[in-house]
Amino acid sequence: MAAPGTEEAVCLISNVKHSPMENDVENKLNNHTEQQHQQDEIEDKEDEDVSSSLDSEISDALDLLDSKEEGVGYSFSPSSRRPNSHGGHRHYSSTLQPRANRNQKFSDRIQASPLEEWEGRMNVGMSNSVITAIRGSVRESAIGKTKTTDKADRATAERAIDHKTRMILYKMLNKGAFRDISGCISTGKEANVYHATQSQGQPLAVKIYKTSVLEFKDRARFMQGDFRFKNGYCKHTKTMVEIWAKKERGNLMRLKAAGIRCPTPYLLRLNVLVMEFIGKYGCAAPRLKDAALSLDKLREGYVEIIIAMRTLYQKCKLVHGDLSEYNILYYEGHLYIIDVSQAVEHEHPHALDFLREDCVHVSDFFKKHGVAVMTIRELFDFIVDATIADDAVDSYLEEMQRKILARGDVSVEDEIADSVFVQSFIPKTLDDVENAEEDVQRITSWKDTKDLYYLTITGLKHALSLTQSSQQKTLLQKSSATKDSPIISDDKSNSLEDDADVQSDEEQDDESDSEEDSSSESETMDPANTKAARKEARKDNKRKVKEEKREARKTKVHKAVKKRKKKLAKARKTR
Ligand SMILES: Nc1ncnc2c1ncn2[C@@H]1O[C@H](COP(=O)(O)OP(=O)(O)OP(=O)(O)O)[C@@H](O)[C@H]1O
Ligand SMILES: [Mg+2]
Repeated sequence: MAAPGTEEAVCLISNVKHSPMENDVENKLNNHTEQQHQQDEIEDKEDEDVSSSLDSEISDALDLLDSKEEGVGYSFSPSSRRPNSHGGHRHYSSTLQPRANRNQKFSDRIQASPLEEWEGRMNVGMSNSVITAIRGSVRESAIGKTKTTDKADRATAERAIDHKTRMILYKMLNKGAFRDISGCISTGKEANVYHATQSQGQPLAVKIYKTSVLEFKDRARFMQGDFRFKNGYCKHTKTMVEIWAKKERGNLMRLKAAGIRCPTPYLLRLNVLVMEFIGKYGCAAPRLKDAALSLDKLREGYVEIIIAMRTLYQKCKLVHGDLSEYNILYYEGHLYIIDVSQAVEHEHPHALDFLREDCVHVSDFFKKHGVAVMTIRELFDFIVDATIADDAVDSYLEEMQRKILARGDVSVEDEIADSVFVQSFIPKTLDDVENAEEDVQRITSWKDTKDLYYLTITGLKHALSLTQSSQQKTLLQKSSATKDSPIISDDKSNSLEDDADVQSDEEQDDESDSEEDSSSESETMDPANTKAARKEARKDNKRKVKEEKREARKTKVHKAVKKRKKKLAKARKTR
């Protein structure tokens, strides 16, 4: 039974065009989330029903068949009982019937039409493992081989098509969700994806999550900490898989609502997700990895995907968590994000780690193919910087492009800085900052703040650059009033980090040269600032000395040990 509201939700999503983000995206997102919650609740209930009892699934299917058979021989009413395998109408409580019999009865009934239908379709050229699995199962159960207690029945063909999944596929087929499944697109590590066709001929992608135990072992790290699973989640693999499929549907809806290119989800039943097929003439779009794009196309693709990553973070409040050339499809000149089942909310404790991994994978791919890319840190900052307005994204990227071209190949220092960044802890809120006071001191004295990774994500960078530019303005006003030369050069107002760079260079000069030699510095800096900087440099020096001493203490041999050694040496001599 299709979940009430599914069609409406899907209609709503499919109306969202791949246009640039509009202002009402947030509203749409909210509406979607609400709708999704309602729909989820309804489906939850239904899913619970189905998962708790395969019998109800079977009954549904039987009901469907019964209603189909109405015109053929006998009448059916909800209260009437179905003929059992011996024929004739019997009034019995289905719960009292032995399990094996019930299944066999069901199989006998369902076998009649669907098997013929499947066989018929296979004659027109269908041959794949799904069909084989379904056909095999139906045949076996029809001749009474299948028992519910049989391990083989519970096991999964290609680790995806287990008995329950087959039932779902039956149901979808009978309901007309698709006309046939005409091929396997992929047998991935967590799901198999099949090509299906709707009755009107439109192609569909059917993703069937594998229910095997081993594959989902590492899934927990994506679930733990996601508020959507705050009430806990069942570690039973099948339930996990169902949650996973549901998560993918929900995440795809969010992406769609925000205008990110991705498959539109159409229908979800337990571990089976029916969605838009990305591809043409039965051929799935190639993965970015296999697309063999020209350098120009790759450049376009890079910009497209990093904007999508930013939208995903800023609008959908999600981090993909497995974004790479393997989970991006190239179709009609654009990149489509797929496989979002593991995508996590911002709130997830590891969201930033996952985001950083995504940045590394995306950057590595494009860099390997000759695209001049941002550093990981720059890309990360671009994605998380909430202060960049939507209409300023293009100019931000143009500016970044100029910067990349100006610096040429990534320097060794940048590479080292990136690898340090990749391994560092990123505080997400100021509560997570370890030495807040020390950091504040560094920030207020305009020292090098490059290693303060949280400046952008917390919005501090922007706030500080505003404060600084207002300070500069007043200084400029003062200097023009006294008709002095400008105190701070124009390009210093660009960003806090640039300032920090300049400042730290000056500090280094300050340390290496004598104080009198800093005449060039005094030309470009306010004396008050210089004084503060020198004070800070001195403090820094003290800190360094202290640290060195601390290090030396670590390797220091204790007095008592020394004494003992001396004594021993003496004793050896006297012997
Ligand atoms: N909507 C779709 N339209 C066309 N092809 C699709 C669609 N969804 C998935 N595919 C194809 O199926 C493959 C696997 O899909 P997906 O990544 O979602 O599953 P997976 O189990 O994570 O697989 P993998 O382990 O290979 O990543 C994709 O690489 C892609 O080629
Ligand atoms: Mg994948």
